[in-house]
Amino acid sequence: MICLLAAQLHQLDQRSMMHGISTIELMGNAAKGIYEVMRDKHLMKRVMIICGAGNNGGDGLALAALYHESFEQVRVLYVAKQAPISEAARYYYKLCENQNLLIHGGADVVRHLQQDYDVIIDGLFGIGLSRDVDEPYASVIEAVNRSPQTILAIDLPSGINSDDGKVKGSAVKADLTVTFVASKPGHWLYPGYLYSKEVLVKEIGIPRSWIEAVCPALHVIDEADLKKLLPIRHSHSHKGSYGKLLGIGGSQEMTGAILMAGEAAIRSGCGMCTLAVPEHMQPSVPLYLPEFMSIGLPQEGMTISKAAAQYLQPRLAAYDVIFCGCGGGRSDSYTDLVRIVLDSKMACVIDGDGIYALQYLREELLMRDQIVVTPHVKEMTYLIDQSIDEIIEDPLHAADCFCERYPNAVLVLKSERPLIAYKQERYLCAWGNHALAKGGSGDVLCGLIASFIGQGLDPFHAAILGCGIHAYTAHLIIQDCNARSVLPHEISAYLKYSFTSLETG
Ligand SMILES: NC(=O)C1=CN([C@@H]2O[C@H](COP(=O)(O)OP(=O)(O)OC[C@H]3O[C@@H](n4cnc5c(N)ncnc54)[C@H](OP(=O)(O)O)[C@@H]3O)[C@@H](O)[C@H]2O)[C@@H](O)CC1
Ligand SMILES: Nc1ncnc2c1ncn2[C@@H]1O[C@H](COP(=O)(O)OP(=O)(O)O)[C@@H](O)[C@H]1O
Ligand SMILES: [K+]
Repeated sequence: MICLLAAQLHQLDQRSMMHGISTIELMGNAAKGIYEVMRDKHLMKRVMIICGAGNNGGDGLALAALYHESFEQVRVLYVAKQAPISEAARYYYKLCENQNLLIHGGADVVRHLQQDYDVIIDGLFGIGLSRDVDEPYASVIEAVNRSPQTILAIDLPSGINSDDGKVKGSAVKADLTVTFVASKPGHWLYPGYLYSKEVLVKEIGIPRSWIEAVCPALHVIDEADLKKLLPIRHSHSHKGSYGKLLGIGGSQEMTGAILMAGEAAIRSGCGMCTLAVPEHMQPSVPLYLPEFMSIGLPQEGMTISKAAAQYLQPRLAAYDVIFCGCGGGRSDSYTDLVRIVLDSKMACVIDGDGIYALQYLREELLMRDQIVVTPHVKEMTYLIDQSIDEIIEDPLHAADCFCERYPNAVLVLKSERPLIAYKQERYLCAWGNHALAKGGSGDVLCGLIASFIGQGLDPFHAAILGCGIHAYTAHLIIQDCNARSVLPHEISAYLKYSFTSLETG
């Protein structure tokens, strides 16, 4: 699903006008879209529509003017200091006035919200929000948020910035958002997604080819993407057809990470998986899963030694994909292992401690393609010159910085809304939930991405599919068990249901 910026939507609006599609017509279609959603959701009840002076309010006025007879009751609360700004909104305002549907919100606007309504429709501000919300709008928004009714936002919850999801002063907390043409980044980024909840996109008569010609600011991964990317399995195939993977990691303190990553790789369809671990860990590898093969890396005491890189280097060429970082530990010896992986030019996924090592290997990373790097926000600070707060504040900007600096690498910036970035393209995954907020979830993700590269996807599409399947599985698993209790390796065990759902759904 694509997301467009406010400026891109305004351009489409302009182009429509130049081709004789009037804003009155587009607004009428927007109203039809809202009406259809309300009918399908059984919301044809007593409805209060709050309208501002812009075209967002115009959509609300059009809904009242065109469809009021279908509802039990409709009232429009017009909250603005001036008459509607556009000719189209004025047109529907007049119709509402003629049909006695209008209430003018003055100082007592909040009182009207305390009347008996079943649904409140928020048409105060949409993509035209240009500054922080102040009075009287802030009080209206607070009153809406206090009310127990179902709240449906037109286009965007008022107060949410369309392009980045930030709250401009205060914002409506909607139960449902009906948006037009395409969704907006603000529906999906933090904190906008908490305010938008369910987002439904409606066509309003702008030709599809015009919309497809616009370069989207962001894609939100949907089921169709996963189905399209899922590697095909052939009957005329063998284990070598689906990728030979090598995982390099594990340490005395973190034995499990590399095992969980390997399990995710095998359970998502890779052909063979070998784990290179410190010698002392090698016996535990087949005990975890007998399907694993293993390499014991030379160690000194209980950690890998300087000799490990030399020992592994000539063996790398036997594999198709390497994943590393998972529980590898932070040492010069491990940095050497990451260095030989980068030097090998082989397809690879670098996670966790591997990313810690990358801060000493920035020049080598610059030279690399066929690589996916999967930092969480703290690890992202090892790769670009931004603080954790700056990265959280504007993850899209952080992703832009990464892609400028490392032009051929794929980034997976992990958070509750992971962002996948490669060159100009940005994808976001919105299915995940707090079942994944547990040490080990990132290792599962790393194994998934490596597995999909092994099965023939390029690193960028493997990252999209890996993040998508990871979060989609977390979404399915909490329908069967409580999110608190889900273990990361259980995500791997549950993959079979996700794949079946995608293959048969
Ligand atoms: N192609 C499409 O997608 C179509 C989209 N459509 C709909 O149009 C909507 C966009 O309409 P829009 O451009 O008129 O902007 P909108 O959001 O109504 O707000 C602008 C008004 O708010 C004001 N204002 C801003 N910030 C403020 C603040 N903090 N506090 C107070 N006031 C503030 C601003 O005032 P100004 O900044 O000019 O002083 C102006 O008066 C879009 O979301 C969708 O619902 C369809 O109808 C047709 C096709
Ligand atoms: N609240 C959440 N909602 C959705 N996804 C989450 C949430 N918390 C964590 N995740 C996902 O779980 C994974 C955590 O990875 P990471 O932080 O590297 O942990 P670890 O390395 O300990 O496994 C990431 O893929 C992240 O996107
Ligand atoms: K709105």
